[in-house]
Amino acid sequence: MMAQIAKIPIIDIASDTEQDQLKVAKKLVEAAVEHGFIYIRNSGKDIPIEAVEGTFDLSKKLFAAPVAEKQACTIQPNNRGWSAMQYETLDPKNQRVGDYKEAFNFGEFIDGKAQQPIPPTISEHEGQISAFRDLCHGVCLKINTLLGIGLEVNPPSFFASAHLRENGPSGTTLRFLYYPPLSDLLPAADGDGNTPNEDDVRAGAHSDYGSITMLFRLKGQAGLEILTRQNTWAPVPVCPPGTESDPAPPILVNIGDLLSYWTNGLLRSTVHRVVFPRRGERVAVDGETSTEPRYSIAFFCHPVGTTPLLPVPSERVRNFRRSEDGGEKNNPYAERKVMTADEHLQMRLRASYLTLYKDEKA
Ligand SMILES: O=C(O)CCC(=O)C(=O)O
Ligand SMILES: [Fe+2]
Repeated sequence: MMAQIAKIPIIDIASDTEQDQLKVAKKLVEAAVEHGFIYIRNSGKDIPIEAVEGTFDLSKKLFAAPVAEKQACTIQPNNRGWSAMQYETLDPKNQRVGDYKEAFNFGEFIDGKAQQPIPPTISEHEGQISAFRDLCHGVCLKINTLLGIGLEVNPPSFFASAHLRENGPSGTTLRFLYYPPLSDLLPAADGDGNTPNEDDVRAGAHSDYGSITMLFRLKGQAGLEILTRQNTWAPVPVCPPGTESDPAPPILVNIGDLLSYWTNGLLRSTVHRVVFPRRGERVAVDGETSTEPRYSIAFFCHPVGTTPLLPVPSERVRNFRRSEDGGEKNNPYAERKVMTADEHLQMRLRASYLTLYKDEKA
């Protein structure tokens, strides 16, 4: 059966008139409520196309670096560094083995300098990575501002202010991701035992841990799926109809758990995953394949770590009854006791890195 492609609204946030801003803000909120995923058109105005391309080039270089270089930057309990193939398990309840991916997390930079070890292969470019992170941060503030306006939060700058760097450190992370092709994982002559089977995934089903995520993908590289309200998996095309002639694929933005907490579950933190091509199945999206290596870049926005996750001052949020929506099934975390943004992040990281925190006290 042909899987239904996800119907995700496409929004252009580049306009600067105030009237348009309110309209865009309302559209953004509706998309966040209905889908939890939004395509943000990328005309190159907010994030230059060359900046995206240059960052993908660095990502490819980084993952191709000698493994000893990456190992020397192994991920630490502060969530920075290199996560090796199958080290992370995003859906531990349902996965037999870890995610078939490698990842590299960049925390904050100070004056263009990383505050963590960087593989020598790319270290001369750390200023470029820092600049890309700043560009993403700018868009993150813009989207959070629009969400505050659209939800009529009092004051509307509520979400954006919570993300200002001058207000304190946060879990914000720029992440490079690499998913090897299936052909690299087929049994070696001596059988190394880590060949994926039919149910294994490139990234297990999960919702994101922060406020919003901005995802950059490359044309032609399939694999991302979202769980729809009908509980079916729907592929998310890199270039949805209408954006084919844009200079770059749209930035895929999704609502994470924190905005769901902040809004009583009104904004939807949608579950998603990355899959291998299924044997014998036709391509889900025209022009896309998942047999090749796949690269993506995610920018996970987190508010200042001490931010309490309480419903925000907004009439619409106050009036929202989660039970009417069934939203709690989609995001079980929105139900728990009040915690801070940092406590929430720690809880999620401990669940998906099965060994990283084993020597630390809970
Ligand atoms: O690589 C992708 O397309 C999605 C990755 C993802 O969902 C994540 O890292 O949270
Ligand atoms: Fe994700």
